[in-house]
Amino acid sequence: MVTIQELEIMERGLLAVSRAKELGRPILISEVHKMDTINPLSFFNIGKENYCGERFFWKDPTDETVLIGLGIAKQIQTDQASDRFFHVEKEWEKFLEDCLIFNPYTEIAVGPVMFGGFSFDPHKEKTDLWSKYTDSLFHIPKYLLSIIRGQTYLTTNIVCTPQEDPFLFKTISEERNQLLTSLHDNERINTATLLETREIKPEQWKKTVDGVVKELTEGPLKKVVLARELRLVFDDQIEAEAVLINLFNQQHESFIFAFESNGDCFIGASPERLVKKQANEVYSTCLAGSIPRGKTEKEDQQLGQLLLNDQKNLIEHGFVVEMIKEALEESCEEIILPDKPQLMKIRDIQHLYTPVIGKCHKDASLLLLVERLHPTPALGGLPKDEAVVKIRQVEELDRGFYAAPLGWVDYRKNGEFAVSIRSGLIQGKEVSLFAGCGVVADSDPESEYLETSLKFKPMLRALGGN
Ligand SMILES: C=C(O[C@H]1C=CC=C(C(=O)O)[C@@H]1O)C(=O)O
Ligand SMILES: [Mg+2]
Repeated sequence: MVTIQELEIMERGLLAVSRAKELGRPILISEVHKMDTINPLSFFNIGKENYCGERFFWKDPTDETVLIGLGIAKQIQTDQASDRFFHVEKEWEKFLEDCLIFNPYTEIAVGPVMFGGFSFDPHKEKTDLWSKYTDSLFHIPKYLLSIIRGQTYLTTNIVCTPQEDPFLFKTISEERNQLLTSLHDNERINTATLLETREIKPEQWKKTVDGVVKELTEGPLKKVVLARELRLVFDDQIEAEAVLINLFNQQHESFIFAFESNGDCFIGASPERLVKKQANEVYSTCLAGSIPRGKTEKEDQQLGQLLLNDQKNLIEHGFVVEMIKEALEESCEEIILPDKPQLMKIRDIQHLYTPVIGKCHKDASLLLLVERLHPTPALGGLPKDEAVVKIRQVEELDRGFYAAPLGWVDYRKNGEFAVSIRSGLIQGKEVSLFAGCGVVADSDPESEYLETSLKFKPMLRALGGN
């Protein structure tokens, strides 16, 4: 097991204290070490003792970027609704000002990285459900494990005040080595048993869908995504680690994420990228239109063909393509996308899928892209603002972070956000699951209801309730 030299961090620490004194304010010191292979789930698990409630986990579908954060060196948060993307960006830039970064590597997502996200709609009336999350919430972790294309890096972030006792750096060095030496293979984690599944007002939800369908035929609204909730009660505390391991093993084609805040844990396996930026390249995904997987290979192919030729689903998908293309054209000089959707097949469902690639300036703001894209008509509707207002009015659910941008940004302006669907909020012995569907003029409430039931499946299975 690799341990990290104490001397290095002590010397760097002294440098940081003197810089903080000079500037008369706290500064960030961040150092990166290359490590032997570390199991990402084990790293998340060892944080349980000291950093429970202050962890995050992220894996993209290609396994190129796996990030685990333990502890909070700095939190960026706001309940301010207007300009929240800009506000977070400014706070992040301010935090990075005059920082000391010891990072000899050029890889993305190592060194200072913030992880977090935004609520779906900051103007929606709040309920208790999401009381542990503010409308914009990002953590810069104390320890960040980054596994980038199979190479492992450990970043240590410390906020150093002018009065800092240099002894702190010795303590951190000891704690870090302690963390690394206590890594072991995943031990058995207790899984709680599902006692009760409560569907939240399904009949009323169908009536709401019906009402919206009627409005869509009259215009100007073209599409509205409506979501609903399933509340599950277990016999014991639900361990985020156990759910995470299951999602990791069961949903390989998806983004796997967990984001703890104040004792709750928002967790899921989303197939949908909102936007990724790497240097001057931008990637987004149009994902909308759904059909079940077949029981046999033949049936699966038939269902796929049905979806590819189904007018209702093609229209539902087309609105997303139209909007994402427009939003990216504002920021990119060049965008490329196929003229027909393909199929994305994941464990329980298949979707219509159109990937979009663009070129932007390498210093363009990822959060500005997020602002322009959120919510796409796969989560909100079309036209965007009118659809969000409609959802605010008619939807019973407090979406919180569901269907919203969740992801990371590094100090070199790279980053990626997924749309946090196929997700749930763990609260002690209970979990809320969320699922929505694109309602268009041709929608049938019963079919949309069944489609949302299908979208609960990945989380239900991971919780042992399937
Ligand atoms: C809103 C969700 O899915 C979206 C993404 C893919 C397909 C969708 C659909 O066909 O309705 C939804 O727009 C959800 O899973 O909660
Ligand atoms: Mg749909």
